Amino acid sequence: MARHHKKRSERKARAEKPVERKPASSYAAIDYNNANFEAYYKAQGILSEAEWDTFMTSLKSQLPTTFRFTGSRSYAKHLAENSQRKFFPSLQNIEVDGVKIAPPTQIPWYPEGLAYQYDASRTAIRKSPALKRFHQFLTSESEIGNISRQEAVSMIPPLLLDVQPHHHVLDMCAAPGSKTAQLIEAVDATDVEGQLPDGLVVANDADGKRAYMLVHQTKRLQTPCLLITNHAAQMFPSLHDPATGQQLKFDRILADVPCSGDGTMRKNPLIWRSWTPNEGSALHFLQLRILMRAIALTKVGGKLVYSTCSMNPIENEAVVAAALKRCGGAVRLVDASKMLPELLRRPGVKTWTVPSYKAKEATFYSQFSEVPNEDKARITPSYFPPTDIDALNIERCLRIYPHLQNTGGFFVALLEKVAEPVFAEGANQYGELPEDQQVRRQKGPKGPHNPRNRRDKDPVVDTMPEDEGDAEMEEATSDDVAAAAKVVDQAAEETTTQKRKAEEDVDSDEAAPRKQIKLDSPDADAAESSATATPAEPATKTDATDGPEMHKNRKHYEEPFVFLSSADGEYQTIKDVYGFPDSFPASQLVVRSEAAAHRAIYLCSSAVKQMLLAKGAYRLKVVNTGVRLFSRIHDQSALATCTHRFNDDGLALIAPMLTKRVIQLDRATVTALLLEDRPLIATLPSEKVTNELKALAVGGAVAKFQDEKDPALTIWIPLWRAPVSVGLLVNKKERVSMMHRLDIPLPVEEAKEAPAKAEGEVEEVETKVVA
Ligand SMILES: C[S@@+](CC[C@H](N)C(=O)[O-])C[C@H]1O[C@@H](n2cnc3c(N)ncnc32)[C@H](O)[C@@H]1O
Repeated sequence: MARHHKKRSERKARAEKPVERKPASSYAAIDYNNANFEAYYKAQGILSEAEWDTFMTSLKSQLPTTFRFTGSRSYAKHLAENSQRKFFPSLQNIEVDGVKIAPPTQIPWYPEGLAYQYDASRTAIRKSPALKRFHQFLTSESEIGNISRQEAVSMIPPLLLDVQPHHHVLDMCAAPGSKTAQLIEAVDATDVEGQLPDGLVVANDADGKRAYMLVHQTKRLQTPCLLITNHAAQMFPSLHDPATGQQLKFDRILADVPCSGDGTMRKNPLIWRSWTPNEGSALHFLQLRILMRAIALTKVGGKLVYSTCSMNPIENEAVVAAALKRCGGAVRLVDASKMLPELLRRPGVKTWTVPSYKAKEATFYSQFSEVPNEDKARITPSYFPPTDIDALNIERCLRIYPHLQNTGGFFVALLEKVAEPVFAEGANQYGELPEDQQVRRQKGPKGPHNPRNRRDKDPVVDTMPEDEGDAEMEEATSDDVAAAAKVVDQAAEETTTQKRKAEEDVDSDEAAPRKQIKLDSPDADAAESSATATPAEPATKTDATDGPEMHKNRKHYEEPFVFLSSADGEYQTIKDVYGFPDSFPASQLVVRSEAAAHRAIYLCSSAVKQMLLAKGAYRLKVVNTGVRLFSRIHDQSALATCTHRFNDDGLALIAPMLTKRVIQLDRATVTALLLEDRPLIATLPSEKVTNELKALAVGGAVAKFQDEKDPALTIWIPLWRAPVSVGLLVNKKERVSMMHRLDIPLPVEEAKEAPAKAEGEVEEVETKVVA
């Protein structure tokens, strides 16, 4: 027993000990040479001889830190101005060990000057108090979602998609979610108090763990428009409107596909050691299937982006060209030359060669007829530039190279769907003819050149000199490369007959494209809906028809999502106690269990609701949706008032509609509540607030603070009115952020460096009942 205790205490001590970082020198210790890489890209002619050396030097240098201000437009601007005023003056003339550290500079092409770049090593941050303070500010604001630390190039795809608040958007390969966050911000951009956002962002990822990571990453954005799913993107299910039978398609789709990631070498330097041309080649087939599925799910007139963080034409132009060819004019590349004009880019390439899979042999094929039989199992005609490539406007693709603007490498293609594609006779749902299909398991060569063999044995470890806190916000890291390797397996598996059959079953209504087009025709809609239509009005719990479609698949994930009836007893109490208007869309409230007592109540947008109640929704593997509005109260003394209190997550959305239990705070009182955990009601600086609180029954309430000098600065905070004291129901990070915003000096202990949190570790909201 004693031994057991000792072990436990040792474990505890170990857990409390700060995680030791790899020394900064580990970045320098990497060998930044890979003869295969240089030979391959020189052979592809992606850059002129004249700029080759500059390109290579840049690729071997450390990537600067980049971040952007997030949230609704006025809020983001407010925070950006506040930070510039507070921090930037102290960052102007910093010198560490004789090296000048430049202050943060705006990323020139990012709209409204809301994105920045700065280049300070970890040593510099450690040694300079001003840099350290700024870095702490970045970390804490990132954790609560006011700032996103994101690679500059990763910000490009959502910007090109031009997402509007009414759009329905699908992010097919979304984890860890940096681009999803931008898409949510664009959809949830309604900056009008009391107006609920109505759009949809479906964030999907094939990797279950990474899909759950999306929940954590997006929680800070507090949106009712998000639905997180877990599907292989190439098999994302088709859903139909139960009333009309029409397929639900998306206005915008992002296919930021798994890739070899060689554009991220500055951030993930171990790729220098592992890179082979096979990695990109092995992913082409899957990438093309994902893009073809994206096209199928886009509305006519809608747009989609195909992007990778790779520079390899086989993962990029070859995929786009093959998709364009299969769609025969129904999809076109958009001329993005006038978009983000200050972004330096190079056009898509029109020629490339395809490497043999044979290890150690630098054999390149320039056309499919040269491919020997043993490589035909893995190399299909789509790997090669089509003979009529000039007709495809491939130059409209954007290639971003590290040396152009001190970024990572990236590839983006903006596409528009102008009609439903009609595939060639005999093609499958991806537009593949038999010769386009890989014919057997991709075993690849023996040895470490093959990512299938290397996976897990040689995991790419992120040794970048970044904070642990940063790692979770960074996209496409080593995990992505590992995930990509995993996907090679998946791509290989898909070639088996059984898997192919499964794919066709998933979308039996789209097994043949001609059939799909028929289904989309008005006649087919009528036939389909008359046969299978279910009531358009959402199922509600008390109606006892709570979304049969969305429950068939419930074994997959969370507890079932059940839409509340407006007659629900608990909702009626909440409505009366807090004074909700009759116009409040109670039918968009959802709970996660069929029990009569709701632990938490969430709000989702009408578009999310439409997806969840669509015909075929039982196929959706839903990981998460909605924003939490109310949490159940456990304090007996408060239960007489109401069963639920407000949650901070979704409060700002609905607070402007409330007519009861809202307390307007002045600056002195909000300061007192932020500085002191639970002051006595009788000791608050404002007599008016004291009297209003005394008049309230014990329980949840809402505090509103509007700055007289700056009316754009309105803060809503959930409040707990206890018998004699009062407290804010927010966690420490949010409290500190509010103090930053309101220019309230932090108490000494708050200002001390907080240890970076491990991934997934979220601070619990303080819900202690106060005496
Ligand atoms: C390049 S990362 C995406 C980065 C992400 N868009 C972002 O901005 O944070 C590729 C992602 O694709 C996922 N993935 C791999 N194969 C997939 C597939 N067949 N379908 C959907 N997602 C897949 C991986 O788990 C990985 O999270």
